[in-house]
Amino acid sequence: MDDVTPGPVPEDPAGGGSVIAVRGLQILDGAKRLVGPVSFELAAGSTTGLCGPSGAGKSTVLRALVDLLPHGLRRQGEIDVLGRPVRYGKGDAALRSTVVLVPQTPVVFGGSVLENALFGLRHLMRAPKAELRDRAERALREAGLWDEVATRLDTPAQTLSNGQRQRLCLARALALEPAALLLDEPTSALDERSRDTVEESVAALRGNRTVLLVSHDPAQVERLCDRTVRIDLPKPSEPAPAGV
Ligand SMILES: Nc1ncnc2c1ncn2[C@@H]1O[C@H](COP(=O)(O)OP(=O)(O)OP(=O)(O)O)[C@@H](O)[C@H]1O
Repeated sequence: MDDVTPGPVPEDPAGGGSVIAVRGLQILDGAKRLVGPVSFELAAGSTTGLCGPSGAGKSTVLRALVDLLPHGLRRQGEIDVLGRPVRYGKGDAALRSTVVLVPQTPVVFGGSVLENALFGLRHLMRAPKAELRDRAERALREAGLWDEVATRLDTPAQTLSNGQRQRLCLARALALEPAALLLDEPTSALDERSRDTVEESVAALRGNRTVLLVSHDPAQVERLCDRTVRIDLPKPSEPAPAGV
């Protein structure tokens, strides 16, 4: 596993396409720098661990990538997705299904397992009705949940265990066929057994999906990731960035 410290975006050694390139990303609260600067690149099909001390900004970086920064915070720096600069804050609808965040706490809606798996497809992509069921099944299989829910697709998703809910959220994201999947501490709220099943699902994505995984657990990053990007707390002595 390679360690990558923040700095200039490195060349992709495999020569494959870059799915996300982040250059000099900083998150600011007024003149105060909360996060960064951080630079990294996600090569197609890679699984990258995003690590660093509590408060360094791992979750905020993920939220910045999907244009969901908390109100009042702003970004500086450049982010390219699939080779083109993202126009953040401009309601880039395509971004919602291209880079997809699975939050730390699974968000399960009131409907059935199937409705939950289909939520993004229905609302973000308006996929043709005839395709929906097949795409949901594919995604549930890819998330490692199909065998457990195949006979209960119409039952309320709220009846699933925590580990199953996390994999359902993974399936909902995978159904969109995203270019990049951002996973924020996907196992932090789970017991050991559920953690193992979620880890198996994430491990199965390796090589097929481009994944950025935030984790506190170095052993988990070692198990699941090809490389690591580390971010550190901004130094208090650093001058405020230019332009603020
Ligand atoms: N809405 C907000 N307003 C002001 N500051 C915020 C806001 N959200 C996050 N921050 C600050 O941004 C910094 C990064 O927070 P973030 O939650 O991204 O860190 P983290 O590395 O994910 O931490 P942890 O590992 O504890 O989850 C912290 O200093 C946090 O207090």
